[in-house]
Amino acid sequence: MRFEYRPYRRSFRQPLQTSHGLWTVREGIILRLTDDVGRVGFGEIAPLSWFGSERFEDAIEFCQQLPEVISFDTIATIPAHLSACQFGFESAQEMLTTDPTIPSKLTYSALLPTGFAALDRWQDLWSQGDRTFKWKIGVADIEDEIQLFEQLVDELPAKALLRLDANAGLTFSQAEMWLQRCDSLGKTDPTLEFLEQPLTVSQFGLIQELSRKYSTPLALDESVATLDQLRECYQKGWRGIFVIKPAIVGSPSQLRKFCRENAIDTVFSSVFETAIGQQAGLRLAAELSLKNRAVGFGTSHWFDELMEEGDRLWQSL
Ligand SMILES: O=C(O)CCC(=O)c1ccccc1C(=O)O
Ligand SMILES: [Mg+2]
Repeated sequence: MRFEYRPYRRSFRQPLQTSHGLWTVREGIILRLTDDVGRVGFGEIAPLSWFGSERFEDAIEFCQQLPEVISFDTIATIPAHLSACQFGFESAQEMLTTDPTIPSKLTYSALLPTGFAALDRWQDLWSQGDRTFKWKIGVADIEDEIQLFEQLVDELPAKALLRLDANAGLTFSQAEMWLQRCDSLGKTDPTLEFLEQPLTVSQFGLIQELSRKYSTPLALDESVATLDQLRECYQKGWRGIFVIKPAIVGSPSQLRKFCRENAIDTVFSSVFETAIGQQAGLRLAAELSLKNRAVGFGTSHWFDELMEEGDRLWQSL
């Protein structure tokens, strides 16, 4: 197959604030494979090094050292530490050989702005059809955040679902404060779906302790950024929710195998890749989401835009 690649760099209209800091620019690489009969497959490498994948520079270096003609074997032997490269190449290869449309059974989770702005935003999203919302915590003062949270839960209609994402930004005692609040809500209000990654990756044992002590479901995200980490957390006994970011987790075929063998409870989520990476990620989500939890890939009204040809994006780079 002929192999070509083009790097891209896009500024967010609205930088993303997480407990890891402010994220302003998304850099990645679009891949194009062309086989002997002229079939074309696009793929995307969208690394997120602060989350546990290789760096953008590592991915560029890997692409640079490849020849202009590569084989399926080249792709099958990309090492695990280049997990975003594994995803990009393997999804391009899949697009060469399979139907790239996304099954439309998915529901989408909408990301609320951090802080007070969430209270101003959810109504618009609700009226556009979104029913699952995600709100980042661990960003501001905890007392203020918990107060806003209670207001938000109060305001949201009974049919809404809310996810909290701490991005590993809480201390153990802060996590306990949050979970006490969440648990006491839970008895009267089914709105809270889960709390995501309360503590850091190295605090796995403490997260497990929290999951035993509180009834609010917990989800691992940073802890399971790559397939190796996913396997390790499963082996250590995690049976809560696993957030899967397909663009950085690694090889799609290995991911399929793991999810099917172990029937894990997954939430698929984007790393703000372009339409090309999203298409491949959403196909995996549709295949592998056992409980049909909403996917964290922006809102459903981006869908049509997503289905445009990869060609257009390629031409624009
Ligand atoms: O998961 C979602 O619903 C939206 C995506 C999201 O929150 C996210 C996007 C990029 C990097 C990290 C994260 C995260 O879940 O922590
Ligand atoms: Mg997260």
